[in-house]
Amino acid sequence: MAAISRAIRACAAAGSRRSMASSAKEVAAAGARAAAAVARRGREREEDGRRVQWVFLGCPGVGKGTYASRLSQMLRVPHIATGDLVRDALASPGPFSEQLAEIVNNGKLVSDEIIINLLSKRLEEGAEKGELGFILDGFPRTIRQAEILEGVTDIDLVINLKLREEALLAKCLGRRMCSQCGGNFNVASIDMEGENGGPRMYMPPLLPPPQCESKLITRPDDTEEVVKERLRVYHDLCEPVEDFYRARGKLLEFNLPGGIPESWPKLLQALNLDPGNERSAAA
Ligand SMILES: Nc1ncnc2c1ncn2[C@@H]1O[C@H](COP(=O)(O)OP(=O)(O)O)[C@@H](O)[C@H]1O
Repeated sequence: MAAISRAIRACAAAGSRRSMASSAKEVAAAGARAAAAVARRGREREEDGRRVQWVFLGCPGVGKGTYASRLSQMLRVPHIATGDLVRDALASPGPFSEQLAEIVNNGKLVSDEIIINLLSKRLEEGAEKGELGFILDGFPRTIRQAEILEGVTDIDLVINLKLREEALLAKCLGRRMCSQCGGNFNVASIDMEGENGGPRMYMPPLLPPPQCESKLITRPDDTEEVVKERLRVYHDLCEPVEDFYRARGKLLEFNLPGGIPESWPKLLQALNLDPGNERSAAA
């Protein structure tokens, strides 16, 4: 991991660029192939001591953090969310955090250089603690970030979570965090007619326990105006990253069918993961 973080910094400095091919066809088949290959490689890696190196993509509010964090516990790898690294940097007062706040609170992306520095530092700290593998959440978000990552390490699988846009906005606006325990909750109750005759989508709220109720805070970038800007930025800058990995046969598209109880077992199935592993991880 230390080698990866050093290489990420070096590549970023060199400003590496490579061309990108995209193919919109056979998405489902490619996703299934990617998942099968991952299951096979996963078994080989466990034997040689290397754990998964996965990436989560998806619009703001889709639930990347929720599913990435559950999978990281199950697969015994760190869940590294670049949004969390940015929020940690924002929490230390000074000119750097003021500059970051201006960008983040307007729904823009921070520069590739800044994010790569934050990520490299996090990977170095992990290497010192002996961490193996990772699930990245919120990185890469630009083609340049994807190229830099590709230049320094192998990504096994990229999971692209998808949800209808109305649900994304409602989920971002309903997001709450407990300022004391750091727990994440969502007060939105989503119940939408199915699209094109499809099934109804129901996502119940994830309410806080009574001791957290009076300590809930909302992210300053979760206002309607800023969420709409973040969605626009996602479509412009981050969607090409989906094409980047699709062209490499690494993208697994997953349409969330509803809330966590409904979606989690289906995600495990799509990933060829045995729910029994979750129980043994929890134990
Ligand atoms: N890989 C990245 N590149 C640039 N900016 C990033 C990256 N990851 C996080 N950020 C910044 O941190 C903010 C919060 O990120 P995150 O918590 O992942 O938000 P979201 O809920 O929009 O997925 C982003 O809006 C962006 O300003």
